[in-house]
Amino acid sequence: MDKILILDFGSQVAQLIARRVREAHVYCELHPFDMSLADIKAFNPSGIILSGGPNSVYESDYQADTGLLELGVPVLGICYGMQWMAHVMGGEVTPGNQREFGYAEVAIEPNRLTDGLSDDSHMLEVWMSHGDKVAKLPQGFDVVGHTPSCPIAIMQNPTKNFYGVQFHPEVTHTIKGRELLNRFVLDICAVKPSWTMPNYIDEAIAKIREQVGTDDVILGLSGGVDSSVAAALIHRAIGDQLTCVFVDHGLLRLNEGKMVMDMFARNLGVKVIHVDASVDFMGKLAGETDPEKKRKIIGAEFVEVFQRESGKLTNAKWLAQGTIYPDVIESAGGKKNKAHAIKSHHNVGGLPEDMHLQLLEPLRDLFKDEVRELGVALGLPREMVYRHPFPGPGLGVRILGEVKAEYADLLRRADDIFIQELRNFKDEQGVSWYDKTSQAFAVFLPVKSVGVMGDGRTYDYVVALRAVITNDFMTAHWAHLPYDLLGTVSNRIINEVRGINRVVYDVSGKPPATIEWE
Ligand SMILES: Nc1ncnc2c1ncn2[C@@H]1O[C@H](COP(=O)(O)OP(=O)(O)OP(=O)(O)O)[C@@H](O)[C@H]1O
Ligand SMILES: O=c1[nH]c(=O)c2[nH+]cn([C@@H]3O[C@H](COP(=O)(O)O)[C@@H](O)[C@H]3O)c2[nH]1
Ligand SMILES: NC(=O)CC[C@H](N)C(=O)O
Ligand SMILES: [Mg+2]
Repeated sequence: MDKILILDFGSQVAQLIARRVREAHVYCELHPFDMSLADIKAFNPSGIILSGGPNSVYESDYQADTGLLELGVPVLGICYGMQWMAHVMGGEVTPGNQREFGYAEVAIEPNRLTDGLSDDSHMLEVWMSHGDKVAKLPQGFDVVGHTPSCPIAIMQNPTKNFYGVQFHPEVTHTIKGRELLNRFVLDICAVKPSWTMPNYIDEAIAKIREQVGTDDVILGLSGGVDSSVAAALIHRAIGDQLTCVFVDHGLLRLNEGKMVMDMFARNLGVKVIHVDASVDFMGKLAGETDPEKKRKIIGAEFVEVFQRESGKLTNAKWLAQGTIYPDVIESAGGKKNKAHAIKSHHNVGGLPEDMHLQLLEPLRDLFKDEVRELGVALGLPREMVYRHPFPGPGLGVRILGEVKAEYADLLRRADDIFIQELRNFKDEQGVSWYDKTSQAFAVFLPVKSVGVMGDGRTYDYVVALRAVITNDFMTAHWAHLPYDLLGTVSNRIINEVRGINRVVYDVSGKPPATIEWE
């Protein structure tokens, strides 16, 4: 299979480059800039894209192996990537006298990378984010794009098929950015767009069979998108060697347990064991108020249950999980500027070292939308594949502070009302607000406020509603829900859930907030 290698110099948006390439139906992987030449050769890319990055090429140790320029494959450098090419190939990069951040218009001359992308104005509307610039071209290059403040905005060496752009084609603010990346990948690298999920199924199945052999596999099934698709895929590969374990930690949504069990019985025909571990989880969580500690307790308890259940099978050697590519990228090793640990997702990094099961993660290379596409290709029903994600720690991270059964009961009912009304309310096109939002839920705030109901004073808890719109869950906008929807939800919660007398709506984006409250 033809594939593209993306080397990440620490860009905030490197993942977007990978998204764009995948959207062109071309397989690609994102690796740290210091990937060894041997590994690059083993990867055997049809083209290489060098990302942007926060450093300056002339003073940083963020240097890739220059051997990648001798492989005879096309290279596209973006921002820092372009500057790095210029720097190591004999050109010159200097600090600009001012940072250029935001919208810019690049005047272009004929060249293979951008021909046909502009109208008669010969302008491209792009997004810039840099301080340094290429001041002198390396030998063999010419300038084919410039702005008033950036004389070398696009450089090319058509003989070697090397291109550099100072702007960021991967962000949507660069109007023809997608087309430019497609041009590089499909045209200049001449890769066939054959990366589609139906094509991928057979390959994935063969790989699972080879890995697992005749062993048994236990899979943590949450009823969420990722683990459901993983279950369907693994089941197709190894049939009855797969046993799914659905853990009820006492922090599931209303009727979730029954719904998940029914859904799987109806749609998949896989073995699912329903483990009620709520007493264990709730017991361990008692008295704990710190969000990170709560997450760690829940993560450890999950593994505890998986290990216990695997002991009941004769030949279980594997723990399968629905880990997907963003999980892997976010916890990537090799990056020198280790990203801050914002929160410990329970399934990545939260696993104990002494686990005797090996990990089987067939979705590790896929983005969420690809996972969904794969689910559809495997015949899973829409309502399963397009569910909102639900975090493994469940209501445990939506009850702020100490988790109590009493709080969980109130929250479950409030959350259920919110979700019901999101499904009821439709826009002019008939699309429900559940489908218009990417994730929505209620949060329990353990603070009391005064209210008045039926002429009586109340002194009860607060529930916050959260609804976000996002593609990748890395950044998100709060959803502009209609007031009448919010009004209906608020009325119903306060009337129907005794113990809650106030409902508020969360209008924070991510960043600066995160999607979950803990
Ligand atoms: N209640 C649960 N019982 C068993 N395994 C679980 C449970 N909750 C989470 N897991 C495991 O943890 C993994 C990560 O959870 P995560 O929420 O990221 O994915 P998901 O639930 O499969 O999909 P989604 O992102 O759509 O919710 C799951 O793929 C699953 O293997
Ligand atoms: O399986 C999970 N285990 C976790 O520990 C976890 N924490 C957050 N999430 C989900 O991740 C997405 C981003 O959430 P945050 O903005 O809150 O980090 C959102 O979709 C969250 O619901 C989790 N999923
Ligand atoms: N976004 C980037 O790649 C920036 C590259 C380099 N740090 C500059 O400021 O010019
Ligand atoms: Mg989930």
